[in-house]
Amino acid sequence: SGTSRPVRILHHVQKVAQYGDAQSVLSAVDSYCSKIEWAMNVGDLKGQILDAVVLETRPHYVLELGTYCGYSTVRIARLLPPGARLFSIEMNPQYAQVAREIIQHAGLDVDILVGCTSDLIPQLKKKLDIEKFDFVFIDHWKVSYLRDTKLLECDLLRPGSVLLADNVTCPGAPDYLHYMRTSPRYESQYFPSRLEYLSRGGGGALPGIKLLLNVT
Ligand SMILES: COCc1ccccc1-c1cc(O)c2[nH]cnc(=O)c2c1
Ligand SMILES: [Mg+2]
Repeated sequence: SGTSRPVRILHHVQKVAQYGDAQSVLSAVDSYCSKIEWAMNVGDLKGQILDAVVLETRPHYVLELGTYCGYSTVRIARLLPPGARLFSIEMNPQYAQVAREIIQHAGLDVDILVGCTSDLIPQLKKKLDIEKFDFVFIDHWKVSYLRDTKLLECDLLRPGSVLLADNVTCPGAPDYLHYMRTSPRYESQYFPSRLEYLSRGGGGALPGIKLLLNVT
């Protein structure tokens, strides 16, 4: 197929979702990825956990590491009050472009920064006139979770800042999990869930990955 999976998701959203309606964009992505082809969006099950944490935190400045198609970006932005700012970092330019169009279709305003988190995080303070992030959603390369968290600790977090990370057990970020569970700087909470788009009937299989599900 000539198009990429993110582009196929974008085309589906543009075809079936109501312009300016964030919920219809989320539903379009979820139905496509549960019925047609799996994709690594946080999905609706884990998305409900994300929603609850955002609503409880009521953040003004939000950072997302790993935009992909912008599904979780839309999920977060739709719950923020006017005036709040959401920045999302994506290193793959094709993903970033798809995300911009999906976020635009949802009628939301987000700053997508294209580049590697380890390069961009140290520049954020200078680049954006913001003090600290109130909420960070971590959903990019599992091997980068801990390194990037330590970069954030330099001067972008404050007492009470909330970090929420996807996939800490599947595929897994064991060094990050251990650090958050043992560091005196953090109170950690684990939300057991299931990998996105698995509890479905028919539909395509995971992208060439034989998955041994350790459902907790
Ligand atoms: C490309 O692997 C896809 C896959 C295959 C099997 C199990 C998990 C995942 C997976 C699930 C996710 O939510 C993810 N979120 C962000 N960056 C990821 O690389 C990622 C990977
Ligand atoms: Mg994920």
